[in-house]
Amino acid sequence: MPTRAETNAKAAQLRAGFEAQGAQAVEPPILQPADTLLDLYGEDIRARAYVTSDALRGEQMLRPDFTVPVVQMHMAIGAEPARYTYAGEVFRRQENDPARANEYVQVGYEVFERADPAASDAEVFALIANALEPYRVRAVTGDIGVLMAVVEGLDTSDMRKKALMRHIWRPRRFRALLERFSGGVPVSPTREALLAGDVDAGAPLVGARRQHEIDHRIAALREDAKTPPISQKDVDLIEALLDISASLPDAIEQLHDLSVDLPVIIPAVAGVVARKDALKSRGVDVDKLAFEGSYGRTSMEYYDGFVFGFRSVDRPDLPPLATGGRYDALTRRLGQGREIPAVGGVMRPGVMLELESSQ
Ligand SMILES: N[C@@H](Cc1c[nH]c[nH+]1)C(=O)O
Repeated sequence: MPTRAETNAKAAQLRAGFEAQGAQAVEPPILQPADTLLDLYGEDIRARAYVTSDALRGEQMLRPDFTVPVVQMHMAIGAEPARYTYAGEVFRRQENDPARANEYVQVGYEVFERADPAASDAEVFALIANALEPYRVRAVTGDIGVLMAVVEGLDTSDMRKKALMRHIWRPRRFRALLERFSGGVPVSPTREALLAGDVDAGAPLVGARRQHEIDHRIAALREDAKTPPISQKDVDLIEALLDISASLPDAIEQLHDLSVDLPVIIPAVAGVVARKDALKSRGVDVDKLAFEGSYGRTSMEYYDGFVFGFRSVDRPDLPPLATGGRYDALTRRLGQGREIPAVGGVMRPGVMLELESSQ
């Protein structure tokens, strides 16, 4: 294991590399306001953040990442376009594996730029790929935007779309919901009775929900029961999209095939094509670059476009050396009326050093 001093030295060197590319170094505070920011990360990080309270400032958390505070800072004061870099610790509770670090150093690069999103995606990816040149890595890419476009374009109720959208980040739950909404799962006798109005009005209230919340939920379930099922054809198309795992050019071909039946994905697929061209002009070997339809669905919930990660080929047991993605909607949520396309990524100098010592 590298020492803290070694990791910090490596981090400083990587950050200097990003500064040399024109990024401005920023140092967001370690303590961040939890009550306003924590929701932006989604369920997984929310459960893993170290939260504490402060009599003057309210709920505070040890920063679980830099992207959210950097976006917040940029939306408040930043000139456009902007590039930022940072190095420092992030903190996340580990629930299952005590061997995994609950604090580690990240070095990141974030681009806020309207002009050409595909070029910005490629810039972030290529800079990180260059910094990882000394290691044997395998990169995987994906695009959450394609999946979101499918869900948004589904021929079903808003309630179902919202539920699916919320569960994009929980692949198993997503599949189960899809199956239910397409009528693939028989309605249980208790649910049947509930929908038929067969509710014991005298039953005592147990649990945290109040009567009006229960009534509201039952009304929503009844409304939902009247919604026609999502067609099996749409379900199959979504599954085909999620199952894509190929080189980027082959994946694009499959996406084009799918867009014949799923025209809602045409703009998002055009974005994947533009990104491939931009990556190519940055010198990335796109023919060997992997693309997975489901990639990025277990990470930060603010991603809504390009997603990527780099892992060691020889040490798949180690955490990824780098991860990142596009988060346009996050700038809107923190922008108080303003928004700007944005993309970034982080590297983990600690993991890089660990690899160096085992190479
Ligand atoms: N903040 C992300 C990485 C990232 C930076 N920019 C975009 N994504 C993380 O900690 O996983």
